[in-house]
Amino acid sequence: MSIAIELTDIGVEFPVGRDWRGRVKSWAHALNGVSLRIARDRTLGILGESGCGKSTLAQVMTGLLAPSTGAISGVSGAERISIVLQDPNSSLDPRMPIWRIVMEPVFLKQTRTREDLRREATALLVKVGLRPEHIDRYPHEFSGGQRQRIAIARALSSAPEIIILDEPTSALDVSVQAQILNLLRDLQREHRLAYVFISHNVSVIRHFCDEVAVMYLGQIVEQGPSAKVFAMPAHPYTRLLLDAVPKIGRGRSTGQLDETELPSNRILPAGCFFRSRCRFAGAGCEKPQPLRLLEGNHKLRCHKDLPAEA
Ligand SMILES: Nc1ncnc2c1ncn2[C@@H]1O[C@H](COP(=O)(O)OP(=O)(O)OP(=O)(O)O)[C@@H](O)[C@H]1O
Repeated sequence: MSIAIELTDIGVEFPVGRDWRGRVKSWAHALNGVSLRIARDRTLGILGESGCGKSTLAQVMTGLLAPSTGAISGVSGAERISIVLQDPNSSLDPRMPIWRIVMEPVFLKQTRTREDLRREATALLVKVGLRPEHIDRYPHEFSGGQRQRIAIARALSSAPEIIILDEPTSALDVSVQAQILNLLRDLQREHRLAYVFISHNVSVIRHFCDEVAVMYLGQIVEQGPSAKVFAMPAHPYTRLLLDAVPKIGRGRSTGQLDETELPSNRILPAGCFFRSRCRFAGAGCEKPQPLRLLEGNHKLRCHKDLPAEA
């Protein structure tokens, strides 16, 4: 398996507030010891509640943000890693024609003529299911789904190895979501892309990703092949997340997640970060929990073996 990017023990801290001398009052610990490997042709899903550090992780991978600690190896730099964001309305410049938007990532670096760039933009638009005559139109002339196709064409223009998909379908209608996911799958096969799929939508991650990493308070608490993690979630937090998804035929969900319960990341809890919300918390949880390996590349940050249907 060819590894596209590897993150080792990444930490990110943001300064929050300063006193009259300019000294930082406190730090927000957005990522805490995150280690990940992403292979070509594969999709890694990053799942977690708002504020768990998903977007910070994306920024670190694209090189927009330098981590406070840890190391990144493999491909790096904006040319090899592209990003597609949630909201195609705000991510496309309304004053630019489509061909210029699509070629934006390579526009200033190119020695090619304008006609070459327009020809390439046309090929990319056709690849994502739009038509050649669309190149001279403007973003407002397209639907939400079409705009997301334009954003995907733009992400492809630098011939990346990795595309980070940050909630790429959350702003779209359900029927359009499926079309965009199918398009992404086809493009992955054709270009041997590695995807990092960031979402808090459990069912999209479950159906689209080969692997999943579940994040809580800037830490990976469970990671492994999607089929395994979703069939046998081992961390109490993963179980809570999955329980919060309404299940057809099983009435209302039982484990509604209340984001207000998320502890502050300014003063990290001692021991297991999830302890304050965990109904299984007890002896041993006051110690920091390392990620331990279960069967089949399934990793868990909890010292307990929960009963299967707890
Ligand atoms: N520039 C910043 N300054 C201070 N704190 C920040 C900054 N950027 C992010 N944070 C904090 O880091 C944590 C992680 O933020 P991040 O945006 O990565 O979460 P997220 O999981 O992507 O959330 P969402 O799903 O809402 O986008 C949050 O507590 C956030 O408040």
